[in-house]
Amino acid sequence: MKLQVAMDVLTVEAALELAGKVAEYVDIIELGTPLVKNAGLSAVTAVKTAHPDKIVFADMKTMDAGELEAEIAFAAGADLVSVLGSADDSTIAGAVKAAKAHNKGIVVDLIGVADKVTRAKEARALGAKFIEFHAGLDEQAKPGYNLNVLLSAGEEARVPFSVAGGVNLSTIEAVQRAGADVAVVGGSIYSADDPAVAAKELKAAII
Ligand SMILES: O=C(CO)[C@H](O)[C@H](O)COP(=O)(O)O
Repeated sequence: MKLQVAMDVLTVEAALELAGKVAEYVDIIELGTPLVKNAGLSAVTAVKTAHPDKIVFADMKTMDAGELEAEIAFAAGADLVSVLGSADDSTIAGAVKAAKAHNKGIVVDLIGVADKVTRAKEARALGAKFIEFHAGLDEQAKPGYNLNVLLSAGEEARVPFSVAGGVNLSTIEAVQRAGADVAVVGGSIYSADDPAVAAKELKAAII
């Protein structure tokens, strides 16, 4: 299982600083949606230039204009770009077309999708490289939030998948047991007292 750090910071400087601390322990470096919105796609270029050996994920969360939005992110240096599972099939297909042109990949993010198992299979058939079973920051803050719901859905869908939703040191083993290909970790790394130590411990917990 790969480890993906989600950098939900707001500036290129903060992203480069965080990536510099954790890169040796992670496989995928994600530029979070707030970062891409605040700093623009030049942030993707800066991180890919600093870490050319890492898989760089632009969390575009594209909802429309799939081919165009994926194209500009790949052109900026992204290796993976996210499209929302709630988007129209044509949006996902357009993004996949751009990915194929660049020999890169699209990740379909199931945030907010009610029937995640069905949509995961559909998105995979449309050409997504893998599917992100995701509960966003707002959903995580709601009472009763339970990561296990995501893990069960991921297991059931039988597609290549990642899991994002407050994954931490105490849950990463369960993510792996569920068969995830990628564990996505944001807050548990970037909010840690020492992000490098947090990333190192998470990596060590992966068998
Ligand atoms: O995409 C996101 C929010 O929409 C986050 O980056 C993702 O949820 C991972 O962060 P955390 O581990 O803090 O949940």
